Amino acid sequence: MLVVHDLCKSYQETKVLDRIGFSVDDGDFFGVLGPNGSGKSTLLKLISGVEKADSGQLLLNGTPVENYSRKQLSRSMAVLQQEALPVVNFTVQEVVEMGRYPYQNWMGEEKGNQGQLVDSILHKLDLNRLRDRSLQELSGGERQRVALGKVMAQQPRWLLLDEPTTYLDIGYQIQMMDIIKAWQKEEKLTVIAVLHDLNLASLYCNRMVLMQDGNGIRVGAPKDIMQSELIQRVYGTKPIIVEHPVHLLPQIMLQQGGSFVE
Ligand SMILES: Nc1ncnc2c1ncn2[C@@H]1O[C@H](COP(=O)(O)OP(=O)(O)OP(=O)(O)O)[C@@H](O)[C@H]1O
Repeated sequence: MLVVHDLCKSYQETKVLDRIGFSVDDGDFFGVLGPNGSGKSTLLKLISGVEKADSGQLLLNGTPVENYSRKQLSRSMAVLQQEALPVVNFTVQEVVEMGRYPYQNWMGEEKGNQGQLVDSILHKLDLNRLRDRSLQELSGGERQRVALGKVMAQQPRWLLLDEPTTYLDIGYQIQMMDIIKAWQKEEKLTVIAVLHDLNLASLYCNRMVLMQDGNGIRVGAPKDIMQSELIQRVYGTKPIIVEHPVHLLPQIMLQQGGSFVE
């Protein structure tokens, strides 16, 4: 379980996180939503231990995140960013193998058979035919799948996603989210995902926090967050909320001229 309690973070004079608090249960697919600049990525940086909070608490299974060593954290937590991989001259297989780094000794050796794990990941992500290709010869969508393969090889308990579908077309977006959801179920992972697409968040997250100016102004299930007045207050545009005919979850429809609707 992750407990975020009264967390504050400022850069210079600007308060970016202002006493935000919520908790994430084991096995949650937890969404972090909010407009540009509301503090989502900063929150993720604090949770992953990349940056330190000014005050407040971040407890991972009852222990403050800062008490975990880098290696401990990278064994239990993986982060997938928007543009997760630079275009470098490594092959797909080599990059996925890099996910094993937290398990290797200083000679780069590891007990057990990592080859089997890497094979199964390449197969699961349909990357087998690309395994010897350089990252430089892949499309953005393919590179994003390789990045996911690398974090899968890390075998984390916690997966932090920062806008993982931003540069993907709708087909790849759903494929990416479906693979993550299936992996989450199979391995009982806990996922915390920053998502701009509220409809995608509603389909995949069981709980979410809606952020505004560094505050978590509401925490709840999709039906608690996807409310027209609330969305208008936070994003400045009034959407129409409808029920998804298949999944029976709230979906938003944007309106032309929606920023003028009272
Ligand atoms: N290293 C930094 N130094 C100074 N200000 C920063 C730094 N990182 C973030 N900020 C500021 O903190 C605020 C929150 O940024 P953050 O990236 O967390 O927002 P976000 O909700 O993820 O935004 P977006 O949706 O646009 O990615 C912004 O105003 C940003 O300019």
